[in-house]
Amino acid sequence: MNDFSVEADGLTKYFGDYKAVDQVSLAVPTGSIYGVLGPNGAGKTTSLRMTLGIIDPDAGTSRLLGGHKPQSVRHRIGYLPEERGLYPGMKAREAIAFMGALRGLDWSEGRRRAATFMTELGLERVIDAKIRKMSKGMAQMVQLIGSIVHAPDLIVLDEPFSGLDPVNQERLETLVRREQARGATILFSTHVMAHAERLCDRIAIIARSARRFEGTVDEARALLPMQVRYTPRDAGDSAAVAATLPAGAERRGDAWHFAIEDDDVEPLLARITASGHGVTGLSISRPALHDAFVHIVRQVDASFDADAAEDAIEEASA
Ligand SMILES: Nc1ncnc2c1ncn2[C@@H]1O[C@H](COP(=O)(O)OP(=O)(O)OP(=O)(O)O)[C@@H](O)[C@H]1O
Repeated sequence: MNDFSVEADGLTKYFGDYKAVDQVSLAVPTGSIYGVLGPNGAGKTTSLRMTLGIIDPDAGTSRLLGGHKPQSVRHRIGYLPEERGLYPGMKAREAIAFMGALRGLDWSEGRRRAATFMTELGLERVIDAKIRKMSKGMAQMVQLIGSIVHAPDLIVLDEPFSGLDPVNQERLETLVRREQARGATILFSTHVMAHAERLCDRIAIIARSARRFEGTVDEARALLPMQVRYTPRDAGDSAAVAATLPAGAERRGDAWHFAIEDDDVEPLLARITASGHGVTGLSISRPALHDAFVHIVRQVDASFDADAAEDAIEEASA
């Protein structure tokens, strides 16, 4: 078995003069859930399409499941594209079996698996409903099941959570975990951090066409200092409390908010205890993936803005 189910190296794509993807590499460990995260327009969809061989890169290569060409392993891949769409006249069960048949799955086996999937996910009441009568979110769930009904080794989902209500989002998380437990590798794109935080073994963050971070969710969160919320029992003398806390501590109501590095947790506790101001509330937590994501994207945006400002100054003085 290959250590990596996806090995994309230096993928680059221009649309006219615009570099939509700039040397993006993705190494997705076999059996993992891997998230490609990025703001709108970052280049996620284009990167996934090049990875799958749907569009040709201007530079770079992609190997899937150890094959030299993505096309050579297409029956072992399940893909939910950004464009959603099923035949509206089909019933859910038929639509799923049809998608499976396109990837080589026997029709009656596809119908059987469709019913099993839908029942397990609590969707049994719409097994025989026509697609045209379904809500958009429900039709998306059917398309999702259709994209994995042939039990692929590699599942690639482009923004699978967008357009789903919270109940269906949870069904999808369950589905992704079950597919991983079956042995599949899952690669999905999203700009909603909560799903990535709960699901992903590793993530890549793409912003302004290039990969800006690669690692585990915890590694991303560790890019930012810990957040502290401290409520003294004796909040009366604000200046005296502030003197025991790190510079920049900010009072909101009765609580003080500030950031500290990992090594400063114990010294902080000692200082608070010694101060005599007491404690009625104290929480020390890592920022969420959302905060790390916003931090990375803002840094990238700021460096682009700085470059643009420099270019403008150069142009003005030329
Ligand atoms: N076929 C195309 N022709 C011209 N420009 C394109 C084409 N496809 C994508 N782009 C541009 O390339 C950039 C990256 O698009 P892409 O769809 O890959 O981003 P994304 O990260 O998936 O965004 P979103 O989350 O909004 O779907 C965008 O600026 C987009 O407008």
